[in-house]
Amino acid sequence: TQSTRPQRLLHAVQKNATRGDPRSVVKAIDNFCRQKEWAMNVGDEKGCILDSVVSEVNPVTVLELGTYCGYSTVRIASLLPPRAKIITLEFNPDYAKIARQVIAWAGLEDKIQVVEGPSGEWIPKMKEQFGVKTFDLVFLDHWKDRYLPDTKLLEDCGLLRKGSILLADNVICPGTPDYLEYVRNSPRYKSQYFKSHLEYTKAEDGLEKSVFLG
Ligand SMILES: Oc1cc(-c2ccc(F)cc2)cc2nccnc12
Ligand SMILES: [Mg+2]
Repeated sequence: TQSTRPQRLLHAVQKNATRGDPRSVVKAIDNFCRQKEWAMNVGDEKGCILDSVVSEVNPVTVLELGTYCGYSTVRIASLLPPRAKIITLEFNPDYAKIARQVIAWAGLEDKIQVVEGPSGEWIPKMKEQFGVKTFDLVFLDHWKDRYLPDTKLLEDCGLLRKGSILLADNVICPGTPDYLEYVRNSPRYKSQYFKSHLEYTKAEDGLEKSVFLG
């Protein structure tokens, strides 16, 4: 039976990356996506912006919405301080299965919890299920029409605190106009756009960084 793109991406990691070396896993995926097949990872260019935001925030609790194959999960987790944790939500079970193996190859299982299911159902359960109080950093990289409702849900569930950072991928391509309008016009956020390109292409895209003001 025909393999899937995530399966081929995983095989490229297992073939080209060193076990326990997260940066080699990131490199192997970027090479695969540049030389073999495009895939919807945040990629190396936007990934550098992600790295700088993570390093600046130095988060202890991170929420990622949209795991896919775990590229950004590994990228973020490799920069976290020792006790810090990242919870990553993935709706698609096939993606989650691949992501767990990519994360294991990177040796980052202890810092990462992959949770399968709809973000809209899991966000209200974060406190009771995972003992989370608030998130220091949220990386939004899932379905574009979920960015705004999930942000409002995070607010309503008290999962954001003064200074929590939201970092959103794909605000230009595919685009999240309702989310952008909200975080750029709401008095509860201070927003900043980081212009970049759609992963592995010349098309414009960017990341929106928004600080929750409480
Ligand atoms: O980074 C991304 C890119 C794209 C995407 C797909 C097809 C195109 F033509 C352009 C862009 C979709 C995404 N879905 C979820 C999370 N991240 C995504
Ligand atoms: Mg994306």
